[in-house]
Formats: sequence, C-alpha cells, structure tokens
Amino acid sequence: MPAAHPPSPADSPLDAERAHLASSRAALRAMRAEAEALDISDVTANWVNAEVLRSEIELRVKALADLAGTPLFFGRLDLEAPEDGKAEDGEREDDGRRFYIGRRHVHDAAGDPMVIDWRAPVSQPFYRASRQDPQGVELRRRFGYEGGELTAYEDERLSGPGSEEDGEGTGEAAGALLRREIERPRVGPMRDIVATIQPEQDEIVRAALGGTVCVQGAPGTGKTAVGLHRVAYLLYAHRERLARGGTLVIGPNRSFLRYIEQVLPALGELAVRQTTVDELVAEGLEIRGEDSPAAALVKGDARMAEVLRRAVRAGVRVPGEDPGAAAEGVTVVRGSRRWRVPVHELGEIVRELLGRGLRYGSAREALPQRIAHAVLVRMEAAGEAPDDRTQNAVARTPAVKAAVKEIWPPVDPARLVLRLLSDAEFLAACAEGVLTPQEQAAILLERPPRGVKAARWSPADAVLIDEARDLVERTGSLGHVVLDEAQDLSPMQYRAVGRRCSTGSATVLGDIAQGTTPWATADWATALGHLGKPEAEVAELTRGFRVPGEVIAYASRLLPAIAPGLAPATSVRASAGALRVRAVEPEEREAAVVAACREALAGEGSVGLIAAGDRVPALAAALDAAGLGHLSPGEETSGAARLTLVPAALAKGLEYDHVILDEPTAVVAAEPDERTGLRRLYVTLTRAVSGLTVVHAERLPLALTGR
Ligand SMILES: Nc1ncnc2c1ncn2[C@@H]1O[C@H](COP(=O)(O)OP(=O)(O)OP(=O)(O)O)[C@@H](O)[C@H]1O
Repeated sequence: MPAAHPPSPADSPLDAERAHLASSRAALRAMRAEAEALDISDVTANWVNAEVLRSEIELRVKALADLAGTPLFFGRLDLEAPEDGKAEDGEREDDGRRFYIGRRHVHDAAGDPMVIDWRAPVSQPFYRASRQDPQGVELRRRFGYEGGELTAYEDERLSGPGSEEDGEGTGEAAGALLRREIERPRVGPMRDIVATIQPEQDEIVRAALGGTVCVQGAPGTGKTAVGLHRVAYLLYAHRERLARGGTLVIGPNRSFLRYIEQVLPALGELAVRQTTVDELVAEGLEIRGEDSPAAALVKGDARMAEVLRRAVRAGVRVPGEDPGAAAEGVTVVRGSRRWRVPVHELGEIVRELLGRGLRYGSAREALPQRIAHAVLVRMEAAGEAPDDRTQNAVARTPAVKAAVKEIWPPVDPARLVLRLLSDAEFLAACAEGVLTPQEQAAILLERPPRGVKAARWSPADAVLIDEARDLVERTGSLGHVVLDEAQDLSPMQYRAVGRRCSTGSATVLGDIAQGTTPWATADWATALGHLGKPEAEVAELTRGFRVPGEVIAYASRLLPAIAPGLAPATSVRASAGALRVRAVEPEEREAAVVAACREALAGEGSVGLIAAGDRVPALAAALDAAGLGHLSPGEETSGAARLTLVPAALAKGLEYDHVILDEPTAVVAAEPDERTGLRRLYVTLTRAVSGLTVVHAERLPLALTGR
C-alpha cells in the first residue's frame, strides 16, 4: 500500500504543505482582487463591448472564488531531476520540478505557478503515471483534507531511490484517500472526483475532441463523473473552439440534472447548458400527452425518419406532374414585355432541385432565383442586358412568388406531423413499404385534435417534429455533447442528439443492463449509427467505485437475465456487512421499512428509500406517521433532511450512502415485461455507497435468488 502519513508535529512536511496552501490561498485572493479592480473604461469603445467585458470579468471573479471546504490543491508531483541538472547557487533544488495540482491555476505576483490546473498537460502524470511507466515522476503525493484543513498525505514513489519498497505505485491501487473520498458521507449534490480520477477514467476524460467516445460502464464506475470532467477538460483544452460551438450535457430527467448541476461550476465551468432530450427537442412545444407502448415503439423507430422525409417531400408539387402547380407556367411582366417560363421547364428546375438533396427550406429559397434565371436567359436571348439586380427583381415579382407558393409551399413541421398522425391516407402514402398497416394503425390518433395548439403532444411526437424541422432547415451543431444514460434513447432520439453535434463530437455514456425503455439500446454499434457517429470508439469501465463488493455481486446475479454479454462489475471496496436482506410478514412490511430507515438515519450521510411507484403513497404515509420527514428526488438533501423517498422509475443515476429497497417483486412487476422489470431492479440495487437493506414480504425474483 502507498505510505499514509497522519497529522504530524510542528515543522513536519505537513506543515510545509500547509504553508504552501496558505500562500497559494493568498495568491488566489490577490488574483481575484486584481480581476475585481480591472478598469475597463479606457479599453472599450462602446457600451456593448463594455457590457460584454464586464460580464466576462464577473465570471472570472466568480471562478476565482476560494470555496470554503474545496481544497485548492489535492496533489503534488515531484519530477525526476534532469541527468545533468545540478542546482545552481541560490536556486531551490526542486525549482521547476515540483508541481501542486489543483482545480484551477494559481500564480504568484511574479507570475510563477503555485498551483497547476488539473487539466494542464503537466498534470496528466498525476493521474496516469505508474511504477511501470513513471512518466518522469519521482514522487506522487495525494493530500487529504477535513473541512478545508489539510490533514494528511499519501506518497507513492514511482522512480528513483526508494521506489522499490515504497508503495505499490501501480496507479491503480485504491488508496486510503480514494476510499475515504468515496465513503465521505453524502449530503447535497454530486461532488467532483478531480482529486482521484483513475487512469482508465482519465483516458476518457482527456480523449481528443475530434472523435466521439462511447463508454459502456457498469453502475457506479464513474460514467457521469467522467462525462462531466471531460466537458471541463475539453473547455480548458479547446476553450475558443467550444465557446463558438457550445457544449451541452444531456441527462435523463430534471431531478438527475439537479443532482449533477453543481459539478461543473465546482470545476470552474459556469456556462455549460444541462438539459434532457425531451426539453432539447420541445422548443416551446407543450408536452401534455403520453403514448401507448405500441405507439411509442413505432414513433421512436428509425424508420420514422424515412416516413417523415417522404411527408416533407410530398409538399413539393412538380409542374407538369402534379395538378395545380403553376399549370400555366410563369409569366413575368417587365415594362411592356412579358416573359414566360413554360411548365416543362419549371418541372425540370424543380426535379433538379429535388435531386440535389437540399433541405426543403433551402431548396424553397433557391427556387425563385432559378425561375428568375430562366427569365433572364430569355431576356438575353431577346437582346436585353439584364444584371443581378434584374434577376433579384424578377425573383420578387408576384408571379414568381405565387408560383413558388404553389410548387414549394412552406412546411410547418408540427402541422405536418399532426397530419401524418391524423390522416390515414396521407400516412399510408408516406409509410408505404416502410411501416406495416398495424404499425400505422398504432400511431394514428383516434380523435384528431382541431389543430396544432389543441394537440396533446407526447415526448415522441416532439422528436418527430424535431426531425421534420431538420428536414426543412438544418439544425445547428454544437462543438461537443455529453449524453448520459444513453441506453434509454430511441433511435429517433439518437438522431435528434446526433444532429446537434453533426460537425462536433460526443461523449456517449450508458449501461445496456440499465436500459428500461421499450426501445432500449441492445448494442452500441447500432446506437452510434443512429447518432451519426458509427466510427466512435467504445470503451468499457468495469471497476466500480460506488457500490460495495457484496452489493454489486448480489445485483450482478441479474446480469445473465438482463444483459448476458456484459461482464459483471468489480468493486474497489469489499465492505462486508453492506448488504442486508430482510424477509417480513406482509402486515409488518411498512413498519420494517420505517425501522430500516431509522437505523440508516442513525448513521451519517444520505438515505434513499426506493420503491415501486405504486408503493410510494403507502410508504410516504408510513414515514409521516412515524414522524420521519422525507424529500423527493431532485430536492437537495442537507444535514437536517437526509431521507429521500424515490420512486424506482426515478432512481437511475442517483446514489445514497444507505439505500432501503422496498419489495423488489413490486419493482419488477411495475414494468411492462420481466426483462425491463429486472433491469429496473438492477438499477435500484446499485444505488448504495455504503449499505443496502432489502425489505420484502413477497418472494424475491428467481433471477435474484436462483431458487
Ligand atoms: N475516481 C473516482 N474517485 C472518487 N469517486 C469516484 C471516482 N469515480 C467514481 N466515483 C464516485 O462513484 C460514484 C458513482 O459515479 P457515477 O455516478 O459517475 O457512476 P455511473 O457509472 O454514472 O453510475 P450509474 O450507471 O449508476 O449512473 C459517484 O459518487 C462518484 O463520485
């Protein structure tokens, strides 16, 4: 094991480290004071620039805050001395060889670094170096803090004298500080892991911006943490490029986003948008409806993209082929002369535009100019000398505008989707050979609403509208998108996310064993194809940080039934006694749950009571009757309110120090099929950091007991 050093007496190395901490803090204060005192009156020509600059300075001042309880640095690297590097007179021997690694860069008055940002290239060996590959590091020191006080450190000698006997130095050992960090009781939102990012995680965090990375990871292997740290890293390494393109974090629901929302600000990144797929595509649309599972399945299927493409395309009326489209051709009057573009030529123009695969809207914008060009050709043939201005004027004449309206009418994406879902004939025409009659029937509305405003749109409808919108006008691409709990997205949702990073890249995080939607991802290659990133690399994380060994082994019994191809996760913490399974009589069940909650609350940290949705009201009543206050997911836990009652459907991505799981069989039964039910159970069994208590009156599912 790496050597751990407890607090020591005066003028110990710990004191020297504390002194460095104190002077780094003072330097940070000075940096902040300098930013606050910046006078911009001389450098800005107008008030708009002044406002922009002022808000940037405000952000910088905020980012320079020395947060109480957040250690300014958490590690130190001593690099090997260069071969011929004898220290000059008066020069400290460690000059240029010792780096303190922290959340942000801090420099002294002379501009020399006192703390190096964890994202800087110099910091990388802190996460990756090992005895086998020391990367120039002689000593790696990790610091332990208690309430903002530096109280301990842990050394690993990776090369040079003493490296043989001191510590394992593999860079993989779950040192005491890592264990302590994981087991530090949780209240409040998710924390960053910047001090203890592991080598396999760091590889993902620092992967190049250009490529999309997909991470398959068992519960608690740090996917969410890795995704968030990756955003922070990319913003550091490619700040300007990403400031232009933008970054986005997508999570499964609002309560999850509230749980993770503090991580990036704690890493100094205050401006990253975090949203759900539903919110991303809604764009002002009110979502009030819900689909039957059968309808949702069809609406989420990638084949709907082809149906929509045909539906949008059906708006175009080709002159000469479709009745009513500029049947007389177009006649433009200029002064005393009339110029006519005949139907067959209009038809050619339209067919050519259709063949070019442009967005519907772009082609519609190009059409008036094409017709005007045909008029110009005639003018030239008649000896006139028209110029660009004439062409523009012709394109704007009422005759051309009227023709465009008939040939290429504007498409309203929501109205188009409503028509598809309410007009059986139109749907049949667009879905021919793509959807079966049964599938068409599944998505047709029984009672179509009067209009777009009256429609009760479902989340899947909003995705269809988003696809239609993109067929009309290209969706803008962001620089980078992190997609968490990706296994639950439908192919159509992947497409919606994919077009938001079509010229950028993505980090896709998920676990096939935790897929609980009807369309859940069966394999990453297919999902990445829908995302438009088939070339993405898939990495696997199996080393679990959250869940104690005994608990993950129990939950992993479900794997053969829910995701046979996946390797079970290991745990970095054995913690015997972390799992308790209590069989009780039905009439004692609520009392047993309340008792388990009380026991858990007697310890430190957060407590989650997870139960099937329809068991929640009875359990809430039992907790109330027992005088145990409780929160809902998304409400922030605090020292005074540590118990959250979590419907199983919202447990994904969350974690609690202690979990009480009520009636596993009810959790399974609440889902439409057994595999989804067992997957939901797997999610709920893997939320605990320190202990899991299962309380049941019914028989446990066979897949869990094996008998
Ligand atoms: N390197 C690490 N150091 C300290 N804690 C870590 C590390 N990696 C992960 N953790 C902790 O383990 C817990 C699980 O991490 P996270 O939620 O990111 O996992 P996940 O793979 O997204 O899990 P799930 O699949 O259940 O959503 C978190 O509390 C996280 O802070």
